[in-house]
Amino acid sequence: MKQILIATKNRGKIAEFKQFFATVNVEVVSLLDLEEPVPDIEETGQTFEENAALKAEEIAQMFNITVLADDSGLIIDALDGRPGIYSARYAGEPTDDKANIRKVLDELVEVPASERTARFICVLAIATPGEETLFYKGYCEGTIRTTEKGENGFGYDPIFIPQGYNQTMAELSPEEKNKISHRKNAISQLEKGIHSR
Ligand SMILES: O=P(O)(O)OP(=O)(O)OP(=O)(O)OC[C@H]1O[C@@H](n2cnc3c(O)ncnc32)[C@H](O)[C@@H]1O
Ligand SMILES: [Mg+2]
Repeated sequence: MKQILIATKNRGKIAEFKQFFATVNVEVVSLLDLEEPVPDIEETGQTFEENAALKAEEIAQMFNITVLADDSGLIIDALDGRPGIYSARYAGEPTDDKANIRKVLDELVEVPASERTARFICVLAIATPGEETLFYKGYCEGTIRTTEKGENGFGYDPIFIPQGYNQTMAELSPEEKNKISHRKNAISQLEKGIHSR
């Protein structure tokens, strides 16, 4: 079976990539599967593209193979696009999903329902040593609830209601999320060979 190394330590992402790639018979290997632990890669970029490239290129160089990386996050209009590239560490480090959610909800207390629009973004970077890195981008539009709901998924899923739904992303089954998510939409671009940069 073919394998793809994904430069992530996020268990939520890994579970989703495993589902996507199972349909094309590709086995997903992540940084959590390696015998030698890989140090955390500093995400010093100013854009999702830069951070995705940093992760993909560093691991590709390290193992001299093609590597996929995912840099993603939540963009909230009423917060001028925050948490954005800082989504993982919005409430500080180490990453704490619950604290991140609390911070976002606190910042939005006064914001009325009609102004709680947001979108998830996922930028995938594919790096191969000696070749130009390719990028694929996907979005998922929605709104931010005032309280958490649902147990599935990860990150900001319990407060994000995808457009056209009345449940949060965390109330959807993994299969349902994987049909509409930003990550799914980025993978579709990858499958179609439509790179964004
Ligand atoms: O860098 P890696 O190791 O891949 O893992 P990470 O969790 O640090 O990942 P990012 O740097 O891309 O930060 C993305 C954050 O955005 C949020 N996020 C991304 N995709 C999400 C999704 O599908 N559902 C909910 N939250 C998501 C979540 O809080 C992530 O921690
Ligand atoms: Mg990260």
